[in-house]
Amino acid sequence: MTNEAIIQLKDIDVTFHNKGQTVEAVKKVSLTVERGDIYGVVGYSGAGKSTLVRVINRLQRPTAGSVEVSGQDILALNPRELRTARTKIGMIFQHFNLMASRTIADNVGYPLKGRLARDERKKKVAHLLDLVGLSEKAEDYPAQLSGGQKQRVAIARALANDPEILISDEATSALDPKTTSSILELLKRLNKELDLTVVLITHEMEAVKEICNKVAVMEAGEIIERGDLVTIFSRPEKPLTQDFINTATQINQALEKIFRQAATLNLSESQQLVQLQYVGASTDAPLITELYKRYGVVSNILYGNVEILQDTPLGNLIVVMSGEPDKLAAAWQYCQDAGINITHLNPNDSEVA
Ligand SMILES: Nc1ncnc2c1ncn2[C@@H]1O[C@H](COP(=O)(O)OP(=O)(O)OP(=O)(O)O)[C@@H](O)[C@H]1O
Repeated sequence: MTNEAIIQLKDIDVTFHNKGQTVEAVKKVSLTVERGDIYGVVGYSGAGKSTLVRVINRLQRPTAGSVEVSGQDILALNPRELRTARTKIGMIFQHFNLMASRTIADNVGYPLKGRLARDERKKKVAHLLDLVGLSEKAEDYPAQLSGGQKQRVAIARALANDPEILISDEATSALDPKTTSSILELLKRLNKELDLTVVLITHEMEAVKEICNKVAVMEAGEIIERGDLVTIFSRPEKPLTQDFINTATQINQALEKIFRQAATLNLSESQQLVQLQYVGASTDAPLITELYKRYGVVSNILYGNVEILQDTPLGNLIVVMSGEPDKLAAAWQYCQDAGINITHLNPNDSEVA
């Protein structure tokens, strides 16, 4: 993969003025997406994700800042140049936006009208439908398809002009988990096969976890944390990022149960409830053994989970560590020195649950 920047947003502000009210939807955001990235932008509703990505193809003109896409200054383009630039930036949305009265083939071929002769268009549509696995649905109408199939049609249509970039704005939010996975897998395949750069906006870190190589977390118009996926998942710095990750790795659900247990609510002074996060091949067993051998610290595992992110194992353990206070401190230091992210969990802290 090359490190060529394909999208460069610099110091973007987007401010809306509505009925005497001012909303700073995006505040001083800079973002670089490299060719071949699947870049996740995650945040809760209202964080400013949609507004930020709409700046990429100038569906939203920023109040301040600069936008460069594939080496072009998007803000300097005239309307004709902008139309051409936009054909290289496909978009898909939560509500597929298909034309109900046209067949699947006509929906997919619509962006090619006036660009390709009829025969060529037919060929191209057949190829696009094949790419998304819907060849046999060409003559059906949108109403005859499932949500997942409709999104595949929308993806095929977004690819009609051979874009370099695909922006996915909550494209899987209306789909069930299994269908979501199959759409995400399709995006990943298109990323590889077509060298398609993907910007994936979502409020679900699960989606990011499945296919993204990089992620930015947005809150109140700002990117509060960003980085490559494995680093962010193993060493999140902001509580919001940790919270998204804990939901994606099912740890929040586990914590809810753990926090209700009497044993964790009544820890003695020689006990600590901690979360350990670690990357790579190091497994839990040697660590636990090591803590006992070196410091006599006993670790009782309450929950364990290993995820494979970008071919890298990422472990998560919730344990009660027991030992003399100075030994616990030494064990804590040992974990940190070994590159393990160790966090103290407080059962009385309702925020985590
Ligand atoms: N055209 C507009 N006029 C006024 N305010 C707007 C406009 N578009 C967005 N906003 C406001 O900007 C803020 C960010 O909205 P945005 O849609 O970008 O967030 P989001 O993170 O994508 O959330 P969601 O997933 O709910 O769309 C919100 O407070 C929203 O109300």
